[in-house]
Amino acid sequence: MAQAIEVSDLDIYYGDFLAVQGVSMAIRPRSVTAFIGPSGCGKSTFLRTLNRMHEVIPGAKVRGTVTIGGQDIYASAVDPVAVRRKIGMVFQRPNPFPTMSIYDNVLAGARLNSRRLSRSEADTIVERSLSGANLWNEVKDRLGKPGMGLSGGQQQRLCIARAIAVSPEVLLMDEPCSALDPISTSAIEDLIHELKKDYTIVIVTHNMQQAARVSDETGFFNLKAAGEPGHLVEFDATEQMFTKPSLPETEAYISGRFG
Ligand SMILES: Nc1ncnc2c1ncn2[C@@H]1O[C@H](COP(=O)(O)OP(=O)(O)OP(=O)(O)O)[C@@H](O)[C@H]1O
Repeated sequence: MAQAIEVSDLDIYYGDFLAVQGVSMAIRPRSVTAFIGPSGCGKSTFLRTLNRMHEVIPGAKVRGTVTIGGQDIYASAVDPVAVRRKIGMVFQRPNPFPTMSIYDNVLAGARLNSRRLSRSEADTIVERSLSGANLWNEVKDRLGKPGMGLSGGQQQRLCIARAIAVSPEVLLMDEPCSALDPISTSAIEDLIHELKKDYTIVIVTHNMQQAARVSDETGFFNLKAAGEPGHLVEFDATEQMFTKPSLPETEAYISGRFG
């Protein structure tokens, strides 16, 4: 079930290096939120704190709170592995498991999460997830073939199918289209639009037109100066951000005057 995300005064560290400072925001369930900003301002770092992937890096830590569906995901009793399983993530480069078939790729996460699936349960999840990722018709006759045999755009949709196969509460996407051609990009953007009926989606993108096309809300991150931590400058409805942002700093970035 799609869940709301609340972030309160989050500081994000790599060892002693404060990479991102003081982020607070509220993300609505069943919406698409885009993060934009210049390279190095911490968009990807912040995204990875929303499913505790950040802590996979030795010495990495956060201060502040992140709640998903009202639950503090950093509470001491919470297992980070369980958080990562509930919150799907799609990366810049499609990363199907190279030795697995299309069918097994879709089920990879679902098999980790549940007791042994029966063949009919597995078939149902595979068809539902591939249909949800708009890939079913293209692959239904070759489910036993390797996932790596698909085109780049199809592989990325396969990775989205794998992410939604576990019925995640939130779907995080880190520049999911940056390795794709315009037609595949458009297919993924259409898919994001469809998926927000069921999921809370957060996407990092370098492409401001893409943020404007796919998102309901946009967060603009920036650095005060080189070596300073990144911070959230402005967070608002996407239409507002791209037509009448509140701050001159956002206006300058959106209109291409810097960044
Ligand atoms: N594994 C890491 N170890 C140490 N510092 C890191 C690590 N990953 C990122 N950083 C630093 O954290 C800061 C934010 O980086 P991040 O990649 O989150 O920015 P970004 O806005 O996503 O950039 P880009 O748009 O180029 O992907 C940068 O100063 C970066 O050098």
